[in-house]
Amino acid sequence: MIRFENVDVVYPGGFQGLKNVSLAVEKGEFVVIVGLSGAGKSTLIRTINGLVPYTSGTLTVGGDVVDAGSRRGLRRLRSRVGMIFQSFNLVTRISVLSNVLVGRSSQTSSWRSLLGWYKPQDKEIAFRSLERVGIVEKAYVRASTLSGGQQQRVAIARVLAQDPEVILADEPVASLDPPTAHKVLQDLRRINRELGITTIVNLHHLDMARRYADRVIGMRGGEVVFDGPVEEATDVAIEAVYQRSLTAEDVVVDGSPVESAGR
Ligand SMILES: Nc1ncnc2c1ncn2[C@@H]1O[C@H](COP(=O)(O)OP(=O)(O)OP(=O)(O)O)[C@@H](O)[C@H]1O
Repeated sequence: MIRFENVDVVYPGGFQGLKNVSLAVEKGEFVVIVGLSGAGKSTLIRTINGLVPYTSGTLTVGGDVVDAGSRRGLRRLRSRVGMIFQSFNLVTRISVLSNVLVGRSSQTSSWRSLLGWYKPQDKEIAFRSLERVGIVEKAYVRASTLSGGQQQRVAIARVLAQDPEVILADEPVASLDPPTAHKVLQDLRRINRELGITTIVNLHHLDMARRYADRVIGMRGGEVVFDGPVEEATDVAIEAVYQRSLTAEDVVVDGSPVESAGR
């Protein structure tokens, strides 16, 4: 589904954000990227939907070469690749439903999107997406009135409404308290399993990474320095990624019991 071949990212100031990254993510995988701050996790995720242009190598999504210079190519790519951010990125002064309908805009003519005239089937898809994340009863509520966890669920519903092949989530739970963070990750994991959507998530906390990932990618200094099944992401392996001993802060988020991820 996603293939990096010797991909480099050099930022305009000359800083090298990715160094010779080669990896493949297969359809339906749930991959978590870990690494210290500045390791290149966001850069890696953002090259996949063309938010950060890569400067050499080849990157393909579903067989198509990612070309951040092609507006048409980017539009097509972004209709297939949904993105979830730490800060939710909702339009908070409009309703939850209107936010989710934004996910339909790539399939809707621009005048309809502009006027908010969505087809009944688009509304149906939006409601179904809200049902999947368990907040359909909030459809007509202003997004600003929701809690952080609920807002992130709306952001997930918006991505689902676009019917993506890939979901990228850049620190999706960093602004949430630990129990809410687990609920949002459980949603992402369940959706991955139910719909087979390839999912790549950046996470800070190791226990969350280990609880939800099928596969862990470890980054340091713009390079992939660990790539393996979650069972191999032991403390020793992650200490090698971080190049220091693990601290309680790296591992433990909270002591409260959480529902099993069902793996
Ligand atoms: N637009 C930019 N221009 C120049 N350098 C950048 C730019 N964006 C990121 N960088 C640099 O690239 C490196 C990797 O950043 P990135 O955001 O990918 O790291 P990260 O692992 O996601 O970190 P964090 O967990 O703190 O978000 C950092 O040193 C950062 O300062």
